[in-house]
Amino acid sequence: DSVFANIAKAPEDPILGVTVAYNKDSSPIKLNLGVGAYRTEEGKPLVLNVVRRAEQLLVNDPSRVKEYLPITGLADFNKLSAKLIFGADSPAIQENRVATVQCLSGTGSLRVGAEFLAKHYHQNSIYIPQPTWGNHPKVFTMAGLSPKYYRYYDPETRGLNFQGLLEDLSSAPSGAIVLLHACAHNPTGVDPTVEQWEQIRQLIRSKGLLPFFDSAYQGFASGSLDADAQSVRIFVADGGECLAAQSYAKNMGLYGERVGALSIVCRTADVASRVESQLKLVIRPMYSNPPIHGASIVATILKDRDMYNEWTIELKAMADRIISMRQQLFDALRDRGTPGDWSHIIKQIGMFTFTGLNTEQVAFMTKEYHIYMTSDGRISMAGLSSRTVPHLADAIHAAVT
Ligand SMILES: Cc1[nH+]cc(COP(=O)(O)O)c(CN[C@@H](CCC(=O)O)C(=O)O)c1O
Repeated sequence: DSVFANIAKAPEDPILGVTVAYNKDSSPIKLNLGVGAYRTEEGKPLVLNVVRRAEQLLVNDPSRVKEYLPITGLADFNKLSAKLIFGADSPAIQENRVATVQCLSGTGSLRVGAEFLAKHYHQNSIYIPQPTWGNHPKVFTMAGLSPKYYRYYDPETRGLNFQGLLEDLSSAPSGAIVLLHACAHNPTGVDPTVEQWEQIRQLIRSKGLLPFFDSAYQGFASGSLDADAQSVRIFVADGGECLAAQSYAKNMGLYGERVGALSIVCRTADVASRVESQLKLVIRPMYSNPPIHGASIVATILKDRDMYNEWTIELKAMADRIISMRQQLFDALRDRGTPGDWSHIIKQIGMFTFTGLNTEQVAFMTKEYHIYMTSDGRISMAGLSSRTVPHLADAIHAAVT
């Protein structure tokens, strides 16, 4: 019989598996609020106009070829990505202290960074928020790091457990790695305030912890690319080291192009160049070099003033639509007199609302109302439209009364 006869059937992914279940449902009123992917008011995926314009330029450019990229990826893309997150005036960039490599979107950037740290960094504990994106612990474990949790979300207040966060990071061993969501925390939608970020920075620097930022939603939380990068920039401004993983999946709608970058901010240009040389040894045996198309789209947009401005306008429109969905859902529950305090729906930011609904209530909403969402009660606001808000509000109302 087959050499794979005793392979066990693996469970579906807690997030991506929701779409699998949604696709199997034939109900005309089904609603997919699982995967964090933007949908328009008509419920359709969105390809940004500026992305289509960039693709047209690329297609019509006779000089474009399909040669291998270097192991580190498209050089223009790397420089422009570092500028986007650290700021055009970043001293770290001006002093050549940043090693940036193009990776396979956010996940690939996190994985390459984790593999690099497992091989070259003296500590393999990585402190991740409780809760966090479901794939984080798996990415870090597979890379050889050992995930630990730090308190982050307070179910009582549905806000940040700031004291718990400070206590857990204070008791972490000095030198431990700390994963930080740059903005729009997934799944809670709860971010530290500017003042709290400064306290986190002081604690991390005083204990010599190593910050590893995951920036998957820059521009999506507030609609401003600069505002959403402030947490990263206060760390870089103090001259210390940090890692930052970037994704263009959401803010440029390039989900399936798998476009991202890992940057490692070092103390000197010499260290940065040695770090980059070692990153190449991680990447080469993993996937050798990254895909050319998505990175070319991003570079085309970021290097052109008009296209960059058009992108910021489309990005703000996406962020604003999500914010209006928050208000409409909150109003719909208030109009129904749904029991409970639902103000967290309009306080939280980014793509997701952490509703506080438990697994039984989620299962009920899927069974009776064909609402698809992750079992931890997270809903992707981007999957909602004015047309479908009443259906979701009916489902939540029924689930809690
Ligand atoms: C915090 C975070 N970090 C990294 C990623 C990776 O994204 P990518 O650039 O595509 O590799 C995601 C996507 N998470 C949403 C998309 C689906 C997924 O889980 O993946 C989500 O949580 O729905 C995140 O939410």
